[in-house]
Amino acid sequence: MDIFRVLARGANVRKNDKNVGKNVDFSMTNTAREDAATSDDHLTRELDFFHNKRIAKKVENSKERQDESNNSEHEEEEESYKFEQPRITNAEEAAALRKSYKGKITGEDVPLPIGSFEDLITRFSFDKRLLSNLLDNHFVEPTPIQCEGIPLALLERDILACAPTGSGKTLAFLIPLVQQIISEGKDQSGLRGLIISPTKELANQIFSECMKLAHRVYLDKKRPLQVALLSKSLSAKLRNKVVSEKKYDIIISTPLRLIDVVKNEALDLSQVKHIVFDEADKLFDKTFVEQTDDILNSCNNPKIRKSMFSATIPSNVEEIAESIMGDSVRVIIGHKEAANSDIEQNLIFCGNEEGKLIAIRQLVQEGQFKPPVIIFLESISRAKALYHELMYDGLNVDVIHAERTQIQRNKIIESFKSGELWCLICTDVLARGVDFKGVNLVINYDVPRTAQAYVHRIGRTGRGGRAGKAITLYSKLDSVAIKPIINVMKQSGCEVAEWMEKISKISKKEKEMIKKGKSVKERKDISTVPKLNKMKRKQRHDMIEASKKRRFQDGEKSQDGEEQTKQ
Ligand SMILES: Nc1ncnc2c1ncn2[C@@H]1O[C@H](COP(=O)(O)OP(=O)(O)OP(=O)(O)O)[C@@H](O)[C@H]1O
Repeated sequence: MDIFRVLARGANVRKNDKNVGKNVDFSMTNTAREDAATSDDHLTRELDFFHNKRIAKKVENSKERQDESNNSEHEEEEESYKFEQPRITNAEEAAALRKSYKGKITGEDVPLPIGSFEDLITRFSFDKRLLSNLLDNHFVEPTPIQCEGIPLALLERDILACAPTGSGKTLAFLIPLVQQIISEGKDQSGLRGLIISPTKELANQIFSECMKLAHRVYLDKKRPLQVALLSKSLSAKLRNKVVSEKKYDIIISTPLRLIDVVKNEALDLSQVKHIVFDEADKLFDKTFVEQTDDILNSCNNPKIRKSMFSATIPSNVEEIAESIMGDSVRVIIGHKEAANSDIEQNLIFCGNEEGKLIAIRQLVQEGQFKPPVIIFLESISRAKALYHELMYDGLNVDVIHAERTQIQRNKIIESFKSGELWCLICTDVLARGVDFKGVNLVINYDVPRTAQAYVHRIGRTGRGGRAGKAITLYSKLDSVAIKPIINVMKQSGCEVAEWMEKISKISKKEKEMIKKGKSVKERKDISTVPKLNKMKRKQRHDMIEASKKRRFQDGEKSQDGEEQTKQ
């Protein structure tokens, strides 16, 4: 039971780190980055998207440059950068680069990719302040999707891009967007860049990334680049005309919130020149398609450039993309149906529901439950039930689902990022896009309903070139739903035992039911504890809570008493 005690302690491995409490990057602090350089030695060039060894060196160089030019004027700072020659200058070099990262690029008149961020200076008169922001944030070399996506967007092309989870798609659309706003900035004002994301958490994260790039970027001598997250309070301010809609150059929003302000005529989208759909397949599925369509209709600038990004692009989304984009380029990095190759994928057959809880406890006891861990479940009630089970076990866990308030959700995410919280239980609300860099293990307590959901869920680990592990628990009930997962595993190059492959094929009817979100059979409740024991546990829990409340109230009363006597 030792590991239980360790996990339950909730100690923070990084308590002494001055960064704790901020948005700490588990994997990419300087020391960790150097460690990564050594531990990632086994990665081939093809898989080492983030070029860890060279990153450490380049960041050092950037630091030296910064120290030298400390307190110098902006122009002088720009001067101090000395760049290598661009590395991609012809079709042969481009073909070799694309082969190295398995990039398939289709479309008319496809431009050369960039081989380094320095390429941008020579080929696109890239803003040097923006480049220096990239380097200062340790973004030293472009990832494959950035090599392809950035030049395409800068050349005003529509893009449909599919690249693995955690491979840097966010910067692939943010870098050119910020650059384009800078280039247009002197002559234009008002909202020109719009980024749509399916969840608030992801919108928040994109906003933070964008702010890193926008730091000290000026569109002219007096006007800084203005980026906004369309929060509840900003929507209210726009509606009440407390702030002018003309103030912002780039806005990041979820579909519903945006539609709300647009319908209230508090925001005009007619000047938007660049629209990005992050997690495009989600935004064009049945949950969001109507709202996404409304947004597109409101963006009536005929010269609008559209981009769609996701780690999964099913064929119906390709059709939609074709119908709404002109002269688009399709960028696929790696295998379209596969998961990120840095993730070790495993399946554990648990027999029945009780078996799943036993499997989790076994993982803990065997030392395989290495935090930070994320556990995904299919519904709010099941996520709550597992949370209570693991909390009673004394694990350092918390839970996020749609019924938790935004403040609670943000707080939990922060404590998970800072290392205070070790195990996060959640529904699919966190399955897409959210960048927890150091997650060691993702557990699918319930089998995801589609191959796409699986790819995104397990993609919360193995990010930024780091290794990760995913375990999917399944019972007899899941023998049908597990088939698409096995296919993804095979496409990703994972070994799948022969007996697993023999699992029955899915009938059309069952496929439809899974798609519609209906379980083929009802699941049993989550618990290994007999009902009577559970009742006793609950009584004990309620008694402790009541006594805590009494003590708190008594404390308040005596404090009141003290106050009164003081007065
Ligand atoms: N060029 C780069 N060099 C180093 N790190 C990078 C680079 N580009 C992105 N990153 C980092 O890699 C991590 C993953 O990037 P990002 O969140 O954009 O992935 P993604 O492809 O959008 O994943 P998902 O499909 O899950 O949304 C982030 O922490 C990001 O800061």
